[in-house]
Amino acid sequence: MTSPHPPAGHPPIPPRKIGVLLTNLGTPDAPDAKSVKRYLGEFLSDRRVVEIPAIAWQPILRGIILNTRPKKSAHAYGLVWGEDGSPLAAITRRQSQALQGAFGQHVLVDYAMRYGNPPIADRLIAMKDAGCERILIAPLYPQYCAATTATANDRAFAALAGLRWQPAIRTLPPYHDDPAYIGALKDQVESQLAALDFTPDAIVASFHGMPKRTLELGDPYHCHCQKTARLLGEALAPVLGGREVTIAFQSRFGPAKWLGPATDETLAALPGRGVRKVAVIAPGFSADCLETLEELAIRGRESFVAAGGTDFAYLPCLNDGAPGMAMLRTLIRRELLGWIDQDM
Ligand SMILES: C=CC1=C(C)c2cc3[nH]c(cc4nc(cc5[nH]c(cc1n2)c(C)c5CCC(=O)O)C(CCC(=O)O)=C4C)c(C)c3C=C
Ligand SMILES: [Fe+2]
Ligand SMILES: [Fe+2]
Repeated sequence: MTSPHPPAGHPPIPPRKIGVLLTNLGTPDAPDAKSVKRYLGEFLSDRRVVEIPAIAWQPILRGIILNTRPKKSAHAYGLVWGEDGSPLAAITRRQSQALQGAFGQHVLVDYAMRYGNPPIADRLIAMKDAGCERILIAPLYPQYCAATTATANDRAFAALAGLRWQPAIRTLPPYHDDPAYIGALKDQVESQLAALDFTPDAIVASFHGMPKRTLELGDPYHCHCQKTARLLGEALAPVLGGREVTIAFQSRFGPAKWLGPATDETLAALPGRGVRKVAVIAPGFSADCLETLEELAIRGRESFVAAGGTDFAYLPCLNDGAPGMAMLRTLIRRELLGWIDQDM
């Protein structure tokens, strides 16, 4: 006679599942100075983000930055905050919801943030508790950077350190040159350009900046951004007809030298070079956020127009639109091979 499974007194066994955890940067819970202070305190204390010894950096952060920046940043967040909250959080949530169901009922999709809510540790443990024995962690950064990809993965692995029974883990590699990503950007930018009521003289591809020192230390981020911009320029060549995709780096922070050219300086210089109509894209951001909606679409426009530009368009990120979601399905399906059937 066989014994009942599980035997009496055994902890409950949930059905076996596969998890996909999308991770992104994170955002304040509300567009007020207190919430922004809490968020920036966590974000800017990350040694992967600010690579200055804590003994030197923390007094500057706690004594100066967290007493001045939150009020200014909260105002900026207020300009882009939607009915469903911070754009970054709302869009990442929608991406996760749209993916749920794409890989069959045994695949659970969720999302988490490196800073703020929902925390990576909570969602990862929740996935394990729901029966996920295999989990794909998918940092939604096309270009690898230690300050983004690595710190998100670090946080996930730190959470696993506390588990007796760990799930098997895979992580999504950077996809800066993946044909699925370049193709999605091409399709989206082509249709965005076709919908404009002017023809831009130039396309500026703005990526988040990093301290120049990180390139010298071996971070591939700068090279990944350059390759994305080159491949996208080549893919768009038939519609651009000789006009180039110009690369620039935004969001400089602090006094150190950052990757250049700077987006704000590029936009202010273009009209002087005869470029009066511009379209700006942000291919490194998988979701629109403060850095795109306020820094590019509002302040970028102001700099360009103040310098004599006549027409400015900010073209939104892939977000949860059809090309971006098709790309995410392709990338994730590939990483799940061997865990799910190929035809799922
Ligand atoms: C040393 C400071 C910073 C580094 C390095 C950095 C790298 C980096 N950031 C992103 C993506 C995003 N950053 C966002 C906001 C943001 N970034 C910094 C500073 C650094 N970023 C600050 C202080 C802020 C907060 C806003 C402000 O006060 O200016 C966001 C938007 C978040 C949101 O809530 O909408 C994103 C996304 C990348 C990709 C990156 C390195 C490659
Ligand atoms: Fe940033
Ligand atoms: Fe910014």
